[in-house]
Amino acid sequence: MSTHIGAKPGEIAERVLMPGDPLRAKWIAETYLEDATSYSTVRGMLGFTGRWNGVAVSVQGSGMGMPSASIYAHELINEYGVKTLIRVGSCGALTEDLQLRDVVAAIGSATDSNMNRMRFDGLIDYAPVADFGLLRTSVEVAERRGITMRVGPILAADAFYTDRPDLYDTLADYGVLAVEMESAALYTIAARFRARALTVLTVSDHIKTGAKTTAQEREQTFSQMVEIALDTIVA
Ligand SMILES: O=P(O)(O)O[C@H]1O[C@H](CO)[C@@H](O)[C@H]1O
Ligand SMILES: O=c1cc[nH]c(=O)[nH]1
Repeated sequence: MSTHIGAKPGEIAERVLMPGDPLRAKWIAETYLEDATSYSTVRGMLGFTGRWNGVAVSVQGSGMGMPSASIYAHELINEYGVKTLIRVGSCGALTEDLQLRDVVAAIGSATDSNMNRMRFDGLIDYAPVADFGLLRTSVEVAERRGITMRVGPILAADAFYTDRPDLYDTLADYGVLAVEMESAALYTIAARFRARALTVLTVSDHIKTGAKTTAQEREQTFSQMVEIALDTIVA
């Protein structure tokens, strides 16, 4: 057991899907994985291991925001030997040409989080980026499955409810596609500890139009993103 994950050694696969929502983790395990078993219920942050196309895959909830996701990424890599992590999350679209339920892969992650400013003593604006091999594979998988997936930069924000929506417009002017709350920390921690990471998202909200999906849809219906992530992580 690590501090926040109740798995015994060997119970977590080297390949892990990481949704923020622990109930999305349960849905993914029950819907997609063969012989899925639960390895952790600590803090209700559910984790499961099963097989996809015969390859061992785990699914671990990470909670919302970079402090929470950092804990799970750190313990998965450093205490359970996880090598590959793909976040499967929801996001708010910043650009007009994205629609609800579109799938986005994050090539890089801008952030307003202070975590990396502390890491680099405020002297470097570190650029958290996806693992190139995983990103390339995910693009190939999406094409093979006939799923349109946008690839581009996103924002990892500390706040879901922002007081500065004007900054979203500025970021969109610079090509930033969407906002979520974990990718910058995931990419940074994976780089630090020599693991590979990718973030694949489904548009659950549209920041410009106000369109949104329900909580049930966010938990149990973002299947294209999950299928891309599963095929990518076992490739
Ligand atoms: O749906 P998940 O994966 O939790 O991701 C997004 O949803 C949460 C906010 O509603 C944040 O965690 C954000 O990153
Ligand atoms: O961080 C997030 C996630 C989903 N939708 C948003 O608007 N923001």
